[in-house]
Amino acid sequence: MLRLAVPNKGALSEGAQNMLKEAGYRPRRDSKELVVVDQDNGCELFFLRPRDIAVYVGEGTLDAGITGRDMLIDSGAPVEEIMPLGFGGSTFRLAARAGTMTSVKDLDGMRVATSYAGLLDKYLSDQGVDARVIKLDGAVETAIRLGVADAVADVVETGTTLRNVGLEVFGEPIMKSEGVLIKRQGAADTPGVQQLVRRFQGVVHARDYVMMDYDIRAERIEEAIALTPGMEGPTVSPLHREGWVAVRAMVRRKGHQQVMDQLWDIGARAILVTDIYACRI
Ligand SMILES: Nc1ncnc2c1ncn2[C@@H]1O[C@H](COP(=O)(O)OP(=O)(O)OP(=O)(O)O)[C@@H](O)[C@H]1O
Ligand SMILES: O=P(O)(O)OC[C@H]1O[C@H](OP(=O)(O)OP(=O)(O)O)[C@H](O)[C@@H]1O
Ligand SMILES: [Mg+2]
Repeated sequence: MLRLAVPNKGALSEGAQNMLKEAGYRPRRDSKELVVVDQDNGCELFFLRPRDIAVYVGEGTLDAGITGRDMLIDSGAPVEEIMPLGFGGSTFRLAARAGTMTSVKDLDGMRVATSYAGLLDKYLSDQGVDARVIKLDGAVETAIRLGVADAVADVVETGTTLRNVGLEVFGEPIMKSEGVLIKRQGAADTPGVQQLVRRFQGVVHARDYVMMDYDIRAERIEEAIALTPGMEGPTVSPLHREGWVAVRAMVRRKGHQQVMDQLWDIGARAILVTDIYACRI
């Protein structure tokens, strides 16, 4: 039976649950349910604090888990990323009072507050900067105002939280993060994990792609295929109209309107775009 760790609350929780639901696993009934046994899919879902997930998976008590890439690195646990999941995107950045700092080197001898001390320590030592890391549990932005720190290192999504307290990011982003599927370092994928990965890849593809159908004159087919090459090559079928063919191909959702414009310009007609409900490529 597959044993999977899922964030029980916070920024990754909804995205993880939507992904599992779309992949056909049993959703939890309410936010207090801590373990879901899904007999039909041969798996047990353990709802845990996102920060603890890498620790559990690293100990080998669970086969896989969903967490943030930043949390994975911060934990220092012996885990590795299996695949990115395409939700919960954020950057991890340094910030200080507007106009006071411009580069990570400005942190030498300063105090930096964060709830990602493992991640920040590693970054500062890679950069050869000697700063004092103040470990806090959350709401780290306030630490500057209260005189506990000179700068902060925190998750930035929209930047609203920083703006609201008069802080500004500086230096290069420390890392880009998103929700990821993880397993213990070097562990072989069990059949349950392999099935989960195939299902998750199906969900990612179904979200990233649309299905495009259109009709075109047979002599323009090579130009059309160049615009919609599909995954393995588009399906081209005869049309009950002399000199015309019907084409069906998966197309990236992002930019699909431009592809439709280009197809129209080379004479394609009856261009239809539909969502993909589920797929296994
Ligand atoms: N707007 C956001 N705010 C915070 N984390 C975000 C955001 N968007 C994505 N994330 C990601 O979510 C994860 C943090 O999750 P969460 O906020 O639940 O953790 P936490 O801050 O330690 O917990 P809590 O806020 O419940 O104390 C990180 O991987 C982070 O990159
Ligand atoms: O760039 P933004 O869109 O404003 O989002 C980033 C903010 O959200 C998170 O805080 P969270 O709500 O998780 O509270 P916490 O700091 O107590 O964890 C994070 O720590 C930042 O403060
Ligand atoms: Mg948080």
